[in-house]
Amino acid sequence: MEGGKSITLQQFISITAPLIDLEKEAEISASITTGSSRNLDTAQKKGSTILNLKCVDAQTGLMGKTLLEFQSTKADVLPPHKFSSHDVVVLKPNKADLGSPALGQGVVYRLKDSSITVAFDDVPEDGLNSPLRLEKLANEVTYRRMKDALIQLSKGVQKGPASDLIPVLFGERTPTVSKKDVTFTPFNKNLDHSQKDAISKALSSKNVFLLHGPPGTGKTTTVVEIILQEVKRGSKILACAASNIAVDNIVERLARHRVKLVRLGHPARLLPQVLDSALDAQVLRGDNSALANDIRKEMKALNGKLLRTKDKNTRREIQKELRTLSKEERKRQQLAVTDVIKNADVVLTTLTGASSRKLDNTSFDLVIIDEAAQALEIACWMALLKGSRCILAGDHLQLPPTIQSAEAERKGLGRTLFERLADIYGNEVVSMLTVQYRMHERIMDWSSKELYNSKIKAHSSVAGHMLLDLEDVKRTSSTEPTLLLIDTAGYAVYCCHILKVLFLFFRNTVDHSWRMFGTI
Ligand SMILES: Nc1ncnc2c1ncn2[C@@H]1O[C@H](COP(=O)(O)OP(=O)(O)OP(=O)(O)O)[C@@H](O)[C@H]1O
Repeated sequence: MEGGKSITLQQFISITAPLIDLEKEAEISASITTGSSRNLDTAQKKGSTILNLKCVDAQTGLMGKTLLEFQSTKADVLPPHKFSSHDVVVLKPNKADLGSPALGQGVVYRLKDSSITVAFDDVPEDGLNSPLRLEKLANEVTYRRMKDALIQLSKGVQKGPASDLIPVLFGERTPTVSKKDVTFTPFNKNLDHSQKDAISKALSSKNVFLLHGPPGTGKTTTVVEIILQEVKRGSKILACAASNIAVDNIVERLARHRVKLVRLGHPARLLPQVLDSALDAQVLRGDNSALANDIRKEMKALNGKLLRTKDKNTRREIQKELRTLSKEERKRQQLAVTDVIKNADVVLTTLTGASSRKLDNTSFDLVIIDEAAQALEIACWMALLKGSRCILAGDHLQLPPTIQSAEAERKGLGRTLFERLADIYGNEVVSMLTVQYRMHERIMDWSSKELYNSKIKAHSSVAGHMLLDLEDVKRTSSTEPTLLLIDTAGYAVYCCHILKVLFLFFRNTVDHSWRMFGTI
């Protein structure tokens, strides 16, 4: 970031605020129905609106959400568009003006060539039998929350859970570690030496620790062990990552242990296998939620009575009772959420989710951020402001976060907190994992030499493993070599196209068994 590595808190705030605006503008102009796309056809060509839809299926699922499936009225496949799973969208009558009110707002749950399924909180009351359109909304909430985090950060030096952490993360106070040696009995009996060493250092750290995990070295495995050890010590932990998939990855691995955890986030954005840990699922199982349900039933009956009653005084009485019940129902619902969060030892959410109002009055002993080297620093602060200690896991030598605005990127929005802290404190707070469990050593050698001072070793289980060792793989000229280098000079556009197709395919599929692919 402009201002060098030892940036002050005040410099960070004044530099970051306008960069957030630049990034927000870039995202909006790249995808959304505003400004330049004043008519519907332009909006559809831009991919931010899908016109001429019909509702072909309605189902209840995902903890009471309504899943509506839409198909085109004009063709067997949807027109080209820029919608992806997890996008926030609004449903409108097909021909309604661009600024007209929506029938409903929801989250894209499933995308196929022929249909799009959206999860709505409430079923739109009417209009579903006429032609419809979907509009993609800009992700303005994230930017608003980033701005809020900046405001809080400027106040937070004096008070708040992170008041002692902030000076350390801006180089004004040196990090401290426990004077006693920390020993622990691992839950995972397979941990290697570098993982155990990193965990000891993480447990000893009093303010900040950076877990540097090159590809396949078990960064998430180590994060999970740290969480388990911290829970054993009695800590309340907020575990986050920039992406939903990275958060779910931790939830999946933690759920195998007896840990009281809750996953915050819209159910349409979570992997099916973690839905049981979702806040909404746990709230539905709670006593307060059952009471809120009873109150809703009572309100429904009263509303029916209100419709039938002509007498003014009786109507007034019913309306008064309805107001009291509605207040009580809201209170019960909030209590149900608070109960679940209070009882959890580990709360897991995306960085944006960490600044949700549901966590307003909750503070944590430890904030852990996975994939921290792929997250904007200001996004990390949304979580960090909630705790007095932090552990960041990532690899600043791999790709930085994606920035849409070239100007914001040039001015340093993409410089991560992980990298900044590694620069300020170096080995004082960093521990690198050095055994990798993913690839043949010849594939690993290049990156190990170029990026990691040849410190990475391949574990014996993978050092010599080849495609040919897999069941059903035949010996051919392309399966025999370990590493095949193809000169793509002059084929950049072609390669980008293949990557784009692969990316869209993997991003839109709900069969998440196919959710990872790699390129070098
Ligand atoms: N000590 C270990 N012994 C055996 N296998 C391990 C060990 N640590 C990690 N693994 C395995 O290595 C693989 C990579 O682990 P993990 O996903 O934790 O790594 P990562 O560094 O987070 O990966 P990525 O490169 O995707 O960031 C997993 O299959 C995991 O089970």
